[in-house]
Amino acid sequence: MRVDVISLFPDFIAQCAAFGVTGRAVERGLMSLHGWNPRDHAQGNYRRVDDRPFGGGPGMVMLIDPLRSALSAARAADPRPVRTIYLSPQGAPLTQAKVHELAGRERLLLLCGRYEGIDERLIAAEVDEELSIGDYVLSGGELAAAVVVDAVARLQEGALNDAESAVQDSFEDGFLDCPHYTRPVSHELGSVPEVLMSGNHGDIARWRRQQSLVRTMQRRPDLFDEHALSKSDRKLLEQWRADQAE
Ligand SMILES: Nc1nonc1C(=O)NCC1CCCCC1
Repeated sequence: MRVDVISLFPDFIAQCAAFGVTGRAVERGLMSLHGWNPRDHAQGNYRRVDDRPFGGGPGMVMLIDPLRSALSAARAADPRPVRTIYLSPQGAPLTQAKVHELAGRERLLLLCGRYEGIDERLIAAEVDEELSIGDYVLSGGELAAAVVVDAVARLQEGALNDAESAVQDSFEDGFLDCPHYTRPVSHELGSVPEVLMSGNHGDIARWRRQQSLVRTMQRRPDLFDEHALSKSDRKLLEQWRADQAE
């Protein structure tokens, strides 16, 4: 997969992706990252990339043409079809389902805004979809782009080793992850749940599923309500409720 990033700080994403799974995905040639700085496409002595907002108000707005020229250069760098994504709080929420969809593409073009944002005419003309990583405002789209790169990289075939890919990630099946424990068995902070020491893989799987269900029900009722529970899931929850009542 090729990922092009339009940013005033093009090295930002490369640095974020230089470690761990994303670094390995790049090393293994599973993903390539290319940064494009709109300032390199800005005209005039001052190479302006922003200007004051029409209608007044604080801050600056990123100009159309430097961004448009950088987008055009990035698209022309590879013949394959590309999806252009603008990261902003105004976008659709990024979900694991969306990450899976993006991970299956040959190319992504991530547009990172700064200041108060970018001229709306550029979004309308050049952006395929706007995505948000959460309901808060960052100082720029680069961290959000790094999140997309990380989430997509780990889904590239060969990015995760066997142990990692065995991990049942949160949200992969729409439920939160179960708790995890490692040595020592006993610690001043508490002991490891006995079922995990039982060697009974069926019991362990049921306990982990029950924990995922309960955590999701307690912490993210919005997610929990999205899913019709299987018969076995309902039984696990009933058992948990009965245990709580004891
Ligand atoms: N939240 C977010 N999800 O994706 N991006 C986000 C963000 O907060 N981005 C910063 C803003 C800052 C002004 C310009 C446009 C981007």
